[in-house]
Amino acid sequence: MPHLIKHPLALHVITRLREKTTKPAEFRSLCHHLSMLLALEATRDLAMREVAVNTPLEACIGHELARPLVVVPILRAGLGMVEPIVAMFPDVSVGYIGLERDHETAMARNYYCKMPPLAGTRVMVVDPMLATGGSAVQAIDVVKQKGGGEICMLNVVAAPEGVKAIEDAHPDVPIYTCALDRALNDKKYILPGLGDFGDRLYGT
Ligand SMILES: O=P(O)(O)OC[C@H]1O[C@H](OP(=O)(O)OP(=O)(O)O)[C@H](O)[C@@H]1O
Ligand SMILES: O=c1cc[nH]c(=O)[nH]1
Ligand SMILES: [Mg+2]
Repeated sequence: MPHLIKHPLALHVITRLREKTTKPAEFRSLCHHLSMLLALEATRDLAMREVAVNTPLEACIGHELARPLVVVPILRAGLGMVEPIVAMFPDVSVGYIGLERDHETAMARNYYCKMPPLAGTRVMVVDPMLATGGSAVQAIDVVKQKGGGEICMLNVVAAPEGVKAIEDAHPDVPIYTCALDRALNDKKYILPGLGDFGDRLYGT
């Protein structure tokens, strides 16, 4: 089962995001807030190590992140989730994977890939929409082929079909989402969903 973000702010923000009259400027800001909530939840269990720190008053033991973090947006809509994560984790590396669904078949075509070194890292694959799961499964395949081991998936909205596709293909990958929606329509759009995320984010 996916980790569902139940924070009241997430419910409030996603309601504005669904509203069809919400314009790209507000849409981007709402996406920013939800991405922060998702990233906070998905990094709760990050490995830490102890470090010595000197306060103005005395020495004590502090903690720092023990392993490098990587965020991999699935282009293009996933780009909207990168900036808030970079703001929270300034040392994060960014890998890019370009996937675009065919409008007739809903099958995702891979058109771009550039990854930083992935061995020994925690990888957050981010894409606001998890519909059939075809894009997410393909992206996680690529991350694993390139050496990523500890992977999690962050979505703003997930459909049951997409959740099942990831759980079947990559049972080791936890899914974090702000909403578990009802179903897909015959064009493989999420219901109730929020329409085409990339188009609403970028005004296309
Ligand atoms: O789970 P799936 O059925 O694969 O659908 C989800 C994918 O569809 C959307 O991208 P799209 O292909 O529309 O590309 P875009 O982000 O460039 O608009 C979305 O951002 C996901 O990547
Ligand atoms: O509902 C959907 C499904 C795929 N991609 C989107 O942007 N929205
Ligand atoms: Mg799109």
